[in-house]
Formats: sequence, structure tokens, C-alpha cells
Amino acid sequence: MLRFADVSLNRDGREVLDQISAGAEVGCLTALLGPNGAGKSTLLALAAGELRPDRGAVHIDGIAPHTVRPELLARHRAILPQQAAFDFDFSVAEVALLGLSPFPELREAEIRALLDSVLGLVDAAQLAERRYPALSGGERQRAQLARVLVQAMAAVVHGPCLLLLDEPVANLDPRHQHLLLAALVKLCAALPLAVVITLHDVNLALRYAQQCWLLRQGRLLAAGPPDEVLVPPLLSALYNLPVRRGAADMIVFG
Ligand SMILES: Nc1ncnc2c1ncn2[C@@H]1O[C@H](COP(=O)(O)OP(=O)(O)OP(=O)(O)O)[C@@H](O)[C@H]1O
Repeated sequence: MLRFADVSLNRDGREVLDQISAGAEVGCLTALLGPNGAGKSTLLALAAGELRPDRGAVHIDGIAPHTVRPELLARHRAILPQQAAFDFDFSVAEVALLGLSPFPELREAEIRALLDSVLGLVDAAQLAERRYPALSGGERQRAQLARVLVQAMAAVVHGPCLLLLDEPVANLDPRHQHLLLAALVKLCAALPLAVVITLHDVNLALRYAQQCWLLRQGRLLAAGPPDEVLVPPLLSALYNLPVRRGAADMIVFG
């Protein structure tokens, strides 16, 4: 679904991504891990078509996303940025419904069903009428997640969709982190959906991801199933920190 072929990108004279080759498949939750500044958000922005590579190629379903008109692209991929700048006095339901703007053909009953479904997925049904500016950080995050999830759920009706989530569990409490990641795994299994997320919590990646990419200083250090790449030697090299296995296979830093 998503392919990076020898992708490099330079920003402000610095090589931010260097010869990245990797792929994400439909049915799979792929987690992108690495230190601050490693290039994770930049890689998602390339996948989303917001940036174009200097060298190499990025493809969604065989098409370079930066060459596609935004309104058409929005019917095939959804992206949650790391920080959603949004200051309008909308309700949570209205924020979520923005995700359906690329699908003007939807009827009222379909819109209602999709909205109810995603508000349930992010445990935000009780927030539906609350005003966005008056929400807590985690509640805002759940509203923004509802917006991109509803977009992805409308998109899969027409074909495979790529869902890109930059730090989706940021600001979420442990229960909502687990609810969200479990829901993403279920959606991947049930729908023609490929999900790529950035994560800083290695233990969450170990539990929920099917594939992991480890990114360090713009280069791919390793890619593969979590039990193969989320191992102390690679994690120690990734974060430049001692790493060992703790009780119940937990990864322990420091
Ligand atoms: N608009 C920009 N112009 C120039 N350089 C940028 C820009 N955005 C990001 N960078 C640089 O690119 C590098 C990678 O940034 P990126 O945001 O992709 O990192 P990240 O891995 O997502 O980090 P974090 O974990 O802190 O979110 C950083 O060195 C950053 O300073």
C-alpha cells in the first residue's frame, strides 16, 4: 500500500531522511519509532504527499501522493498531524464531521452511522456536543482522532486506505491508549486499511504493532516484526541508552 524506495530529503541544507526503503501493507499496523528529530514526522509527511522526496520515490498504491490533487488524495489517505492547530468553536461532532468533507456523496443516514461508530471507537460519544476549545488535551486528541478515523472509514468503501497517525496516543491516558491501539488493530484486520503510526512507547509497539521501523538520524536502522526489532541491542543503538528486558518481557530503559 505504501512504498518508500531509496527516499532522501534535504531540509534547510540538512539531510533529514537518507536512503529510506520500506513498505507498509493493508491489514497491518506499522509503528515508526526513533528519537526526537529522527525524521518520523517528516516520513509521514512524505507518505501523506505533503512533501516530495529529493531522491527516490514514494508511492501509495502505485501512485506518487504529491502528484495527486488534495481533494482526491483525501479520499485515499488520512493523516493526523502531531499537533493539530484548530481554534474554531466547533462541537466534537462537528470536528469529527470535517473528516467526511472529501465525501460529499454520503447521505444523512450514512453520515450518522459513521459518526456514531467513530465516536464509539475513541470513547467520545459523551463528548459529542461539547465545544472543542473547552476540552482537555486528551479529549481534543480523541476528537481529532475521530476526524481522521471517520475519513478512513468512509474511504475504505471505495478501496484501500492509508491512515497515518503522528503520535496518536500523545495526551491519552493508559486506558484510552490501549482502547485506541486495540481498535486500530481490529480495523486493520477487518477493512482494506494500512495504518502507520509514530510512537515513543516501545512496550505499546511490542504489544500492538505488526511491523516496526526504527529510524535514527534519518536512516532506517531496522524494520521487521516487533519481536525481531524491538530487542535490547537495537533499541540501545536507537536511543543511545542502556536497554534490558524486565519482568514479563517489558522493555526497561536506563
Ligand atoms: N519545516 C522544517 N524545516 C527544516 N527542518 C525541519 C522542518 N521540520 C523538521 N525539520 C527537521 O527535520 C528533522 C526531523 O524532524 P521530524 O519532525 O521529522 O522528527 P521526529 O522524528 O518526528 O521527532 P519528534 O520525535 O521530536 O517528533 C529535525 O532535525 C527537524 O529539526
